[in-house]
Amino acid sequence: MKVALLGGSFNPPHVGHLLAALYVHATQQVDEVWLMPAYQHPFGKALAPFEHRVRMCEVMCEETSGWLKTNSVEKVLGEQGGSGRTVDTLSFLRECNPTIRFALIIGSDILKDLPHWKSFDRIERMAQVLVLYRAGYPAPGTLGPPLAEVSSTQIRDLLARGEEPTELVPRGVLDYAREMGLYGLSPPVG
Ligand SMILES: Nc1ncnc2c1ncn2[C@@H]1O[C@H](COP(=O)(O)OP(=O)(O)OP(=O)(O)O)[C@@H](O)[C@H]1O
Ligand SMILES: O=C(O)c1ccc[n+]([C@@H]2O[C@H](COP(=O)([O-])O)[C@@H](O)[C@H]2O)c1
Repeated sequence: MKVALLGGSFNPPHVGHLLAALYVHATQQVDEVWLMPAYQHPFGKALAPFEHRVRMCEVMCEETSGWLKTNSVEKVLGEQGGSGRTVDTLSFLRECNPTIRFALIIGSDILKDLPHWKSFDRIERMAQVLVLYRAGYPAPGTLGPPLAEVSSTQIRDLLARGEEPTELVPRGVLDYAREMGLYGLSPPVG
């Protein structure tokens, strides 16, 4: 079995993540895609509570026939003192799942950060790295057409202005965020 990992903040998950996962599942030799929410971001990005981001990812996975899954491994490693580095997550996943071959999905916006990642060369030895063309971030060697121009930052900004990004976030995810009062949303009354 081959699994493509899509690590991220997912703060919140959006249609760009969903389309990225779908694109890889539809065009690459990949049986499953696993969303891997960061427990602590290696670069210290502020994040909504882990359990809420996991739940929103799980809700987004319900949009598929079962090939998209959410994996909480970064919490396990974070609680053992890990710093959320992908090379450590990947090594651990390979140890726990010796029969699975892993690929790693990243959007082309990440390319500029790779020199600051821990041991990216080791990641490349352990997994096929699939760099998707994120709209607005053209780069040589990316896979496929530009994907959705949407980001979690844009969604948080819209929500902060009182606008509901119904076209950018799966319906179930937005409902969950509203119910939990995340990102300044008001829970339904009654
Ligand atoms: N619209 C998109 N198209 C292609 N790849 C994407 C898209 N949105 C996110 N990704 C990729 O998904 C992974 C996780 O992204 P992340 O959860 O940080 O979302 P984000 O929208 O970039 O968040 P933020 O705006 O908070 O930085 C990264 O590899 C990122 O490049
Ligand atoms: O391994 C690293 O050094 C490293 C540094 C920065 C980010 N990452 C991972 O890259 C993924 C996407 O991060 P981001 O910033 O787009 O949310 C997420 O899984 C992070 O844990 C990994």
